[in-house]
Amino acid sequence: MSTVIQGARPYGEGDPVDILIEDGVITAIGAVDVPEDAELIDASGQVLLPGFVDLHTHLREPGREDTETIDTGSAAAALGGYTAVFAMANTDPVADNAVIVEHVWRRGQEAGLVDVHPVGAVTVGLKGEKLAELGTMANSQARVKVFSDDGLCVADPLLMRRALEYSTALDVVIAQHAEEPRLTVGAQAHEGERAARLGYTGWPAAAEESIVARDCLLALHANARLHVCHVSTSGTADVLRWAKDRGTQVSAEVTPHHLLLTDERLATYDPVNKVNPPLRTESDAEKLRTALADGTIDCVATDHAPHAVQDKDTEWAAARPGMLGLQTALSIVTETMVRTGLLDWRGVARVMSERPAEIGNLADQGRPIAVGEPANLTLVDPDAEWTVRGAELASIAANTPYEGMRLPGVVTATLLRGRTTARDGKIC
Ligand SMILES: NC(=O)N[C@@H](CC(=O)O)C(=O)O
Ligand SMILES: [Zn+2]
Ligand SMILES: [Zn+2]
Repeated sequence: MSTVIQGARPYGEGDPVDILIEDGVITAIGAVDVPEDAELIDASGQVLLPGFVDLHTHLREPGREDTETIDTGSAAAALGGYTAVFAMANTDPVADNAVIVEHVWRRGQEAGLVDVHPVGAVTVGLKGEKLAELGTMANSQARVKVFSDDGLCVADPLLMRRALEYSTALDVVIAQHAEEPRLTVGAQAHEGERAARLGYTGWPAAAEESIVARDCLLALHANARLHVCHVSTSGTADVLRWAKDRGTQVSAEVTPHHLLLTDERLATYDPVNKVNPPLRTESDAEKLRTALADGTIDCVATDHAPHAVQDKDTEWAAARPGMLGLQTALSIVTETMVRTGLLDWRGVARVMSERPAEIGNLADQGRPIAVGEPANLTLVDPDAEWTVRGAELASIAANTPYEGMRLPGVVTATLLRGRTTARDGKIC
């Protein structure tokens, strides 16, 4: 089985080249002799990138298959340019044991569109009381490499410390949803002028920053790896800089929505804009962009969070937090980071593929586009634009905050180990 990508520019650099892929591996780059039976992909004017890796996806299977399944979420991922995703543990039942994580891993392989790496829960049932069996999940067939109670914070400092200590022996990473629960009781929106005017209980920046600071210190003393989920405030970026300068093994992600959207959206009263952590201010979004560009924040993660209509299209206080992200991530990054000159395409490869693959410890993802490397690849048309329609996305749920927006950057093809999984907006 062979494929030739014709006339693409790897990382958007240099002259267009042809890329020959045989048996899942890149075997030639340059002027390529096209094998007779090869699948041809015309890529003139397009940028070739390593396949994207999402450290933070909610696929809702098991438990809420009415909003997303591993099949539909995998399709959304492939269409969004992803070749690997990490599926969060806050399912029903919770992914806090080997049976569930092996099930999720196997279902992902059966779907065959993207590698679905289950995230294991840090605590039993996400209850924050007792550590889950991290070692059993790490050594299971699912080879769990990331643990998180995402949706909830591991708020107990002793439990968090123990989890970090165990993680060093297993060579895994603890990903924290940083939210001091006592500071966010009843919180509905970013604590500030806009929430105050609408009478929403505020979610203060310090609820995130205090946990990130605490966890950085715990990780430093335990010599453990910490990953901070969905960084949303300018102050968190400052804490991360401080911790990294002191040698803390901390990495962090920012979501596309926190790069683009702000609490100005509250004025719409539309709960499609409700998310945890909440949309912050313009100056927060601006700081997150520069922090992503300078490496203080390592990568982009979608926090793709599908929700049913009845859970989302209701009054603000009753609506669940979260928004779709897999199929719009590249476009939002193009809009906020590439069009603004903050990142070139090499930088996009770093924040959407290479760094997340390193953090998630995936040996075959985020690799250089070079002969002998696995063909996990994404083709992007940097000049094309598209209009987002929630109903047309591959997810079962349709809760996109970008409805009707015209966005730059179109994923034209995704290849997983040499096999085309998505092409021209369709699953293969
Ligand atoms: N981000 C959200 O607002 N919601 C996530 C949970 C989470 O990421 O904290 C969800 O599972 O729906
Ligand atoms: Zn979270
Ligand atoms: Zn999440």
